[in-house]
Amino acid sequence: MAIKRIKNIVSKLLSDNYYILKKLTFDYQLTNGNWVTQDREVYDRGDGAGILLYNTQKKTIILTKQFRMPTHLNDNKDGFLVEICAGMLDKDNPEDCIIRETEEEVGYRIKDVKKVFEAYSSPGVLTEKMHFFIGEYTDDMKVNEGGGLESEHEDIEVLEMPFKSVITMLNNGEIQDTRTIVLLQYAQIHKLLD
Ligand SMILES: Nc1nc2c(ncn2[C@@H]2O[C@H](COP(=O)(O)OP(=O)(O)O[C@H]3O[C@H](CO)[C@@H](O)[C@H](O)[C@@H]3O)[C@@H](O)[C@H]2O)c(=O)[nH]1
Ligand SMILES: [Mg+2]
Repeated sequence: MAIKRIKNIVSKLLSDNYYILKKLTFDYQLTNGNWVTQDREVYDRGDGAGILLYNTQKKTIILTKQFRMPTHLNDNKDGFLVEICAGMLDKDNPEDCIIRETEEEVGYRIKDVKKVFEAYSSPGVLTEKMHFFIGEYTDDMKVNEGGGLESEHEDIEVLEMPFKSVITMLNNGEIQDTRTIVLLQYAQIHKLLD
């Protein structure tokens, strides 16, 4: 059995304004055997799901472009980011979530998705685990223009682009969202659009 290296965990709520920010104070045993007390702030917004939507006939993929305030505060001048279609689980299972988000954000009603991996988004600060999918789309699956939920003031531009052009953007450093980079590289490694 693994030896427990944390004890005396105390959780203090710092904010529950929209999502939940806590400060965790706990005793941690260092590798050298000594115990120290550590503080870590942890932000809990639930888990998420994202998908790379690809069309094997047209050799295109669908991405989104939207304003992301945190990036605007850190180097991204206009604040707009090109990303995969993604959303928060909102109590759905990951598969239902990503099928719902695909219809809301980019306007395609897809049925078959394939889970390729799950991973922690930012393990030093977020509890969030992200569920990654790929899914094929065709033109006849289009049911609306996408754009996101008006009730939440989502304002999502839908980009359908040749896979090759997106890879050029990736190589030029124009794709700056980790989840998007990971799935584009998955598509390259597994030759989804060769
Ligand atoms: N009022 C308010 N609304 C918020 C806040 N944060 C988010 N929202 C609303 O909640 C919506 C969340 O939309 P989703 O599509 O479900 O999530 P997402 O923002 O695209 O999140 C995806 O990407 C994130 C990474 O940037 C992931 O963290 C997340 O898991 C998911 O994959 C936003 O459009 C916005 O309307 C907030 O602090 N206040
Ligand atoms: Mg989203």
